[in-house]
Amino acid sequence: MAPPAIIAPSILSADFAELGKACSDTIAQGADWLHVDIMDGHFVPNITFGAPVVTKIRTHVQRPTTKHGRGTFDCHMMIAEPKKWVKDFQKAGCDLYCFHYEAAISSTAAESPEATSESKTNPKEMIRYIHDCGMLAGIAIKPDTKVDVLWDILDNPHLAERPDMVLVMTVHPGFGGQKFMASELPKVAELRKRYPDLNIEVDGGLGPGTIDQAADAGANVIVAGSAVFGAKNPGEIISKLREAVERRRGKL
Ligand SMILES: O=C(CO)[C@@H](O)[C@H](O)COP(=O)(O)O
Ligand SMILES: [Fe+2]
Repeated sequence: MAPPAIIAPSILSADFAELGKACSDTIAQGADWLHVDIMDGHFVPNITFGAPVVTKIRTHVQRPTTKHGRGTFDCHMMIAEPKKWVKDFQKAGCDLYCFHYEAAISSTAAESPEATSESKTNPKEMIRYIHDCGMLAGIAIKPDTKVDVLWDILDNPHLAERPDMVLVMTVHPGFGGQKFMASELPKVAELRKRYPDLNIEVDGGLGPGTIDQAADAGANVIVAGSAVFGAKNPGEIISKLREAVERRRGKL
C-alpha cells in the first residue's frame, strides 16, 4: 500500500506580514507539514525569503517528534546553488531539504567562476550531504525534466544516497496560483508503479478540483497554496485533500 496522505500547505500563499501565526494556524487546522518555498531569483524568476525567516517561523511550530511527522518543514529549494544553503537551513529548523535535480546537475552551479567546493555538487552527493547534516532529502523535477533521470538515483544501493521523497512539479516553478498541469501525472504513475513505498509529492495547482487525478496517479504528499490559504475554511480543504488520497490508498 502507498504511504499515508500528507497534506503540506504552501505558505507562499499565506499573509507574509503574519507568517508565524499563519503557520501555527495551518497546523492547528489539520495540516501535516508546511511547504516552505525558497526562491532565489536565479533558478526561478521570483524571490521569497531565506534561512532567517525560517528560523523565526520555526518558533511558531513545534518540531516533528517522528520522521515525516506533524510540523515537518518541507523546504522546496528553488535555488541555483542548493548545496551552499544546506547547513543554514538545517540550523534554521528545516526537516526536509528538497532540492531541484536541474540545479544539482547544472553546469552554471558547478562550473561558474564563483563556484566554491561548497556549491559544487551532483544529486547523489547532495542527498548524502543532506542526510549527513541530519535532514530528510527530497529531489524535485520540473515539468521539462523526464522522470527517467531519477531511476539511477532511486535504485542506488547506498541508502544514504537515496532520497526520502520525490517532488513532481505540476506547474513551472516560480509562482503560486498557476494552472495544474495534468500532463505531469504519468510521471507520478510511473514512480508509484516502480516504488510502492516512496513518498511522492505533487506541487502546483492542487485543490478540490484536481486532487482526484493526482491521487489516482499515486501521489501521497499534496502541496496546496492558494487552495488552502484562499479558502474561507482552510481546514475543510485540508480534509478534502486528505480524503481523496486515503480513498485511492484504500483501493490498492
Ligand atoms: O513551488 C511552488 C511554486 O513554484 C508551489 O509550492 C506553489 O506555491 C503552490 O501554490 P499553488 O499552485 O497551490 O497555489
Ligand atoms: Fe513548492
